[in-house]
Amino acid sequence: MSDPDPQQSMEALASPRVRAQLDEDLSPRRLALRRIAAANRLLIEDMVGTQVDPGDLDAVADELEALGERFRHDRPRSTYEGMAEAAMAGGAIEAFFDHSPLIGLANPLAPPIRIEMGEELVTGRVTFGAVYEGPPGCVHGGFVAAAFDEVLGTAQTYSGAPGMTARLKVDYRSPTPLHVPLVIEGRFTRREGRKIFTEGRILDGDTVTAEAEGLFVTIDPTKFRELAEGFDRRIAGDQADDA
Ligand SMILES: CCCCCCCCCC(=O)SCCNC(=O)CCNC(=O)[C@H](O)C(C)(C)COP(=O)(O)OP(=O)(O)OC[C@H]1O[C@@H](n2cnc3c(N)ncnc32)[C@H](O)[C@@H]1OP(=O)(O)O
Repeated sequence: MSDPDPQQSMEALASPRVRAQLDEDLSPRRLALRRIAAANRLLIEDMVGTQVDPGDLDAVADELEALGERFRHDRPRSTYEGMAEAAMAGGAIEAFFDHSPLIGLANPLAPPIRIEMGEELVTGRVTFGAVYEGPPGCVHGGFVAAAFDEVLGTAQTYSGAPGMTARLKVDYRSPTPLHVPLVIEGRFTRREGRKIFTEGRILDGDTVTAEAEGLFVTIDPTKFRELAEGFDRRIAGDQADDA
């Protein structure tokens, strides 16, 4: 594999994450999906520990089930559907990051983490709400790891030849609080052949709550296409089984 120009790869693979979070040049559909996700995110957050009268809860469930009917799919879907066509037509690749479970503004599961990219440092800013609670008042360790995967996954793009997460080591130093603005830092440290080494930390003010080391392995970009095609085949198989 020849060494790509790092700056070009940054532009092609990293900055879409940052651009995806800007509010510029959004189609009406993307704007509406972001509004829906924001409303959904707030609803899920407010539902935790709700004070709604127990006698009203069934009525609320009825309303939600009726709303859910409007979004029902006839089959499982991938947020990457149509990606190849959009890319070939010069479409905006950043639209796909709208659906990321960590940074996606159109994904209600995403906290979301806001990504900034400096010369050498990736900074993620996030406030985890009650839905991410593990220990009382603190972020579940699995979500701490997921946040590192996203931020270190962005930092590895500084290598110029990004890939997939092969290994993620997390040291939980002190409980990571909910409802507090946190800073997640990620750095690319070195590259050895296809192996890309990164490290990061989570800060609550001056307190380091967690540290991580991530190993990424450069992959051929066609691997993403193979993954998408494998998904399509699986779904087609499931549909044939249902028929
Ligand atoms: C366009 C939008 C894209 C958005 C993408 C967002 C991604 C966000 C980040 C993720 O969440 S990725 C999802 C989680 N990761 C995975 O699902 C990856 C699953 N694993 C794999 O697919 C393969 O194992 C992998 C591509 C990582 C590596 O397989 P390969 O067959 O390409 O490599 P190989 O096994 O030959 O290993 C290459 C080198 O890495 C080393 N290596 C691989 N896995 C390792 C490991 N786990 N620990 C330590 N070293 C490891 C391996 O020893 C070897 O070292 P050497 O070159 O020194 O011989």
